[in-house]
Amino acid sequence: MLVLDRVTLRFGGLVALDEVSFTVTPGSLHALIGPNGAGKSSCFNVISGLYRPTSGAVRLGEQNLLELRPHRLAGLGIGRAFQNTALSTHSTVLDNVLLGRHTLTRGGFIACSLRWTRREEKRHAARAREICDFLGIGAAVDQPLGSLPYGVTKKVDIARALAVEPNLLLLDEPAAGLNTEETAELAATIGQIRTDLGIAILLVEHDMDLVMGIADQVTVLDFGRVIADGTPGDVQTDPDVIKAYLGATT
Ligand SMILES: Nc1ncnc2c1ncn2[C@@H]1O[C@H](COP(=O)(O)OP(=O)(O)OP(=O)(O)O)[C@@H](O)[C@H]1O
Repeated sequence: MLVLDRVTLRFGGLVALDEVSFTVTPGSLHALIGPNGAGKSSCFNVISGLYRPTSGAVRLGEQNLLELRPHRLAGLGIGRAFQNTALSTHSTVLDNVLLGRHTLTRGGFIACSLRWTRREEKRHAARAREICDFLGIGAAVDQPLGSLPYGVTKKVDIARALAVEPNLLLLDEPAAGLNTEETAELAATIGQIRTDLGIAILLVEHDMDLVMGIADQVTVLDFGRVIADGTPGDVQTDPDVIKAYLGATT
């Protein structure tokens, strides 16, 4: 269970998050949505440990995440995929996914990238291939990442996050930059991760339509505050949500 408890984040005089509270229950697909500048990325960065909130708490089970350094999250069973993928374009898909495995086994790949035995290497590579197969990018595992379409690289980023064998997967606007067809495919894949792997997912997304078909629970932010929290059906008809989204497009 991931719990945000009255999280406030200020940048000078600007309040990016204002007493934000919500709970992601185990195994659920929880979407965090809101118009531009609502505070979604700020919230993702607080949970990932990149920003320290001004006040409030973030807990995973009994663990206070704010006491941990970001690279320790993998050890707690949290996988993260970022909006701007931090992947190596010269390396193959497999090598990129294996970086996630290194984080899992030794808490940081730089200190230990040479320390896997041959047998370990084989085992991790087999698991990385399995994850890629599951995400539908199995045919591309030996290709250099730079030669592949953007939609595939997005999935590689998710594969790398899954390679830490997480209980909770954090996805920051995974559909950003994808076309309609790629977005629909990605939405189906994300739904499948939740259903087939039983992993809880926090999906930070600008596009309301993407999350409505797949999310169990939706939290809506506007100007740093939670304006609605409920099932997709609930929030879709909420007058404050409609106003926030309409206001953003006019
Ligand atoms: N590092 C920062 N320094 C100062 N202000 C920031 C910083 N990061 C975000 N903000 C501000 O905090 C507010 C929330 O921004 P945030 O990026 O979290 O929103 P968002 O919902 O993710 O928006 P988008 O959908 O456009 O990515 C905005 O007013 C933004 O300008």
